[in-house]
Amino acid sequence: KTAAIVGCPFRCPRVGVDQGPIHLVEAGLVDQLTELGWKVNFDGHHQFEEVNVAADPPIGKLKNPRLVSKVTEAVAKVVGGHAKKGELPVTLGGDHSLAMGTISGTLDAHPDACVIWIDAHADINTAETTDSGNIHGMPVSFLLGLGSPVPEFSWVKPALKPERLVYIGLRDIDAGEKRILKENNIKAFSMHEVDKYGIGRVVEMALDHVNPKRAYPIHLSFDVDALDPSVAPSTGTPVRGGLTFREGHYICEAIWETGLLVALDLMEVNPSLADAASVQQTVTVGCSLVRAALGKQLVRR
Ligand SMILES: CN[C@](CCCC[B-](O)(O)O)(CCN1CCCCC1)C(=O)O
Ligand SMILES: [Mn+2]
Ligand SMILES: [Mn+2]
Ligand SMILES: [Mn+2]
Repeated sequence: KTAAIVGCPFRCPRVGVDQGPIHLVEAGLVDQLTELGWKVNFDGHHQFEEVNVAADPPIGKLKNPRLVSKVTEAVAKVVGGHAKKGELPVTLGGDHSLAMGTISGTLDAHPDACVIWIDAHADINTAETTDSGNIHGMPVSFLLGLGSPVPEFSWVKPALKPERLVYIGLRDIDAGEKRILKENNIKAFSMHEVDKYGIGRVVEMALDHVNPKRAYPIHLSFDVDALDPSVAPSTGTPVRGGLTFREGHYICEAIWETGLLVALDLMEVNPSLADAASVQQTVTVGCSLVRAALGKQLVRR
């Protein structure tokens, strides 16, 4: 089995190179996965500086729309390419807007895939509902084809169905997003449910919802801000009251245990925001989550 590491050092807002993916690889992720028995392809980090867009003024409230569109479209092609070769793309971010690309790529190769989105946020704002204009708060709406079309993102096919999406870890949702979740009957397990039922039951209910017969491939999109800031401090939009280290790992282990994982995103590791120790902690936790999703903890499957 081959894992393809797709490094995407891309940050938004304050667009620039986000060193998170570079730190994750430098922390030894390639060797760590090799030790797990994976053949690892890593063709270097995708340089986004060369994705130059002359001028990129906001479109409505959307910030850096042309750059984000070009970068995410490139990521869709890369992830889809790896998936079609039967490899497991492990995308390291970098901004969660990148999931527009990774999930488009996955759905191109696995049209029946379901998406398990681990995040403090729903990332489902449309161009109309966003208050920040930061596209990392919007990827899911594009993937579902919600809201009025934005021409710059016409490449994004609405290939994701609401019943194939489930959230775990939500605790900071905008008013517009609450409406969208309700109107589209999207299943979401917030931190309230995690407390109420425990992570084991929540993962089981989440899988029963999107993958009742365990027949669909799974794309796991893990935003490290789903974890409590005490566990993963170096991230762009931290929110208190998050998942513990073990709850985060349990999710990854349980999804690996299904044998259905076809793609993983490890997003929003942003080392420019904290002191060295906090950065190191966040990077270490990120690498550990990737190992857990790729089979480390389990004695056998
Ligand atoms: C909740 N929505 C936010 C955050 C999106 C986080 C993206 B992620 O990838 O890290 O999950 C916040 C919107 N505003 C809420 C009110 C205060 C200012 C931010 C947005 O910018 O849309
Ligand atoms: Mn971000
Ligand atoms: Mn996110
Ligand atoms: Mn988030």
